[in-house]
Amino acid sequence: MTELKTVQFHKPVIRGSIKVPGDKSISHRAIMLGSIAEGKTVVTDFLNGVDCLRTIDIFRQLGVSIDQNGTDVIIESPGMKNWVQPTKDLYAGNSGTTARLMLGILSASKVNSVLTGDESLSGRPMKRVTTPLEKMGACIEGGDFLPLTITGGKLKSLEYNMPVASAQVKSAILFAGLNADGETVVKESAISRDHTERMLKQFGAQIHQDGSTTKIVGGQVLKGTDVTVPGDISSAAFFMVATAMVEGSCCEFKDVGLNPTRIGIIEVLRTMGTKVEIVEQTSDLGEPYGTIRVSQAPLRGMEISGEIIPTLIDELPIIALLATQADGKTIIKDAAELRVKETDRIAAVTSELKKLGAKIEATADGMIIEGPTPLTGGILKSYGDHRLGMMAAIASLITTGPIGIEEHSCISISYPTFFEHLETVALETEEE
Ligand SMILES: O=C(O)C1=C[C@@H](OP(=O)(O)O)[C@@H](O)[C@H](O)C1
Ligand SMILES: C=C(OP(=O)(O)O)C(=O)O
Repeated sequence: MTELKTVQFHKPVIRGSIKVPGDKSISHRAIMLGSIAEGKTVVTDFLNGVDCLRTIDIFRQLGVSIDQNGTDVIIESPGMKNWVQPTKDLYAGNSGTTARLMLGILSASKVNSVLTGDESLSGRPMKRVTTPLEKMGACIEGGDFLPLTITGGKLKSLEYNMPVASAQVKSAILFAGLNADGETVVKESAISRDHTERMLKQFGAQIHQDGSTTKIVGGQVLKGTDVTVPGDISSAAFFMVATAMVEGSCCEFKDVGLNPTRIGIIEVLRTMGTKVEIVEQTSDLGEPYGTIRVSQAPLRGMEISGEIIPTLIDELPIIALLATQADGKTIIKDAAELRVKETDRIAAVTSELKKLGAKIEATADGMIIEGPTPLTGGILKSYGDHRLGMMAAIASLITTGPIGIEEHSCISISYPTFFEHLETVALETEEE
């Protein structure tokens, strides 16, 4: 039987303050770089979510000592040249970031390995990563999809113009370039998240960023360091949108990552009419972070396209829900990447929101949404996709009836405390 969670609120208002869990992208990279580096790395505010735990498991199999206690992680690594041969397949689960970044790391290592994933990940394209890696001399067998067999070895540098704006592809090449002969150069068509570049610097690497071009010289040995992970703006986005949609709401999000390559959601909320204030901003972690305060105000539709897309790619499902409550048309374009995420997010968001009465149509590379539309209750599929599961739960704050969420447990992939936080900030103003 499919697991089902039912969520219902009676005239809620979103109020208070939350500290969302650590950033998923940065947590993965902290484990990866702490394991590549020699010595001790202490990670604070790590995301204790299923995807990041897969990354930890993989490095343990490579002989890295990783002591994880909730959001505290201590890594003691002999450095990547001393990793041991894994005795079983390396399992990336549902995590595209784990799989794609590991392909770059493993290709340039001394170990031979087989990388596997769950059903969803095994259907996601890997050629975007294996093609440039093979140009560097990587030996990867198996085609476009997991499982892939990687024979680690010496790589040569590469100059690469990326055909898709993807931080996973860029990071895989930079990790491979860190251990290749000569200088590797990656050029992006639109700037994607730069957490790998920032954290490489934190671990002492020389890396040069100039607009959309990044250069790294191979053969650098990294030293362990301490990393504090800021809150994940992609997780905060669910409650930021909830606040923007529910009348009379005002909510604060503490210590959230404010990296310019991730904050497209703030620009979208502001353009649609929501008041968003950044209360503090500090940058002593290698990553800027601060407190965001969101206050509800009337919403209007807008076009979301072009260079902003990589800065809010994972927020588009929840932005689609927001658009159902905005006055006029919202057009989302240039987001065909959504079709190759944990599920086809264009098809999934469209079909699930339609069940609630939304006026939403799928296009080849996005969605067109007409609002404002009152939404009814219903049973929504998550498709095992955490972002779809959370979109369904947030919808329940504005629907006239209850929302049933199928396979809700996938939410623990990126936001294990999601339902606790929902209860904390969603205050009912009416008895059942
Ligand atoms: O590098 C990363 O940590 C990520 C990059 C993005 O994927 P793409 O690189 O495929 O755009 C994003 O969707 C994913 O959630 C995390
Ligand atoms: C696409 C996502 O992650 P990944 O690619 O790591 O599976 C996501 O978190 O929305």
